[in-house]
Amino acid sequence: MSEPLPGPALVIKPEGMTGRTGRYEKRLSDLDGLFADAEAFAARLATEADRVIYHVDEFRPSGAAGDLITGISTLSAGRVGAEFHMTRGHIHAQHDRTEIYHCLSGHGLMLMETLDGQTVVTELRPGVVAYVPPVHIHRSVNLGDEDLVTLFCYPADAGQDYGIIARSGGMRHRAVADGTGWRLEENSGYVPR
Ligand SMILES: O=P(O)(O)OC[C@H]1O[C@H](O)[C@H](O)[C@@H](O)[C@@H]1O
Ligand SMILES: [Fe+2]
Repeated sequence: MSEPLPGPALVIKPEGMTGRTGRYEKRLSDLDGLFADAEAFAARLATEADRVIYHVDEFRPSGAAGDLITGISTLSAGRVGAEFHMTRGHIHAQHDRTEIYHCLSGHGLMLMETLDGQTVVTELRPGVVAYVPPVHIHRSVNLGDEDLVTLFCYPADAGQDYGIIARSGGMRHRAVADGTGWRLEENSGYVPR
């Protein structure tokens, strides 16, 4: 009789994950140009350039078509001027590749956009699963005052294209504070594609 082989032991909790194959971090200094308020960004940069704004841990068994990348993204709370902390955002290099995000803790938004500029949002609270359909630009936004932690899963051959947002001067909408809440604001620098 053959012995069973041990499968990968991934444990993913709001505090972090075990069994990761990789990690990356984005510091405040990596996010230059993302936020509307350049003065507020410069003021924070002066004292917090090296602060990690978000980090991503992942389990990537391979990059093969049909394989899956699973991981956890942790986005800190805070604002640059009125605008909430967010990830750079991307579209998958293979445009038709999809993704799910399961909110483990915190409060935020999955801010999505179609190529013709239609904004789609899913508000994230613990337990919510956001679905990113094919050909949707997507970024996470932290609307709360604690870390926004999401478990994500997407095809291993998807890839990330960041140029799509850069060429349009950002996404069409920005998530900004509104009293104690939030609202979406038109991005004045947006260039329709
Ligand atoms: O790629 P960014 O916009 O920097 O966002 C960071 C990360 O967010 C998600 O968790 C995705 O699944 C990752 O693949 C992505 O790289
Ligand atoms: Fe993605």
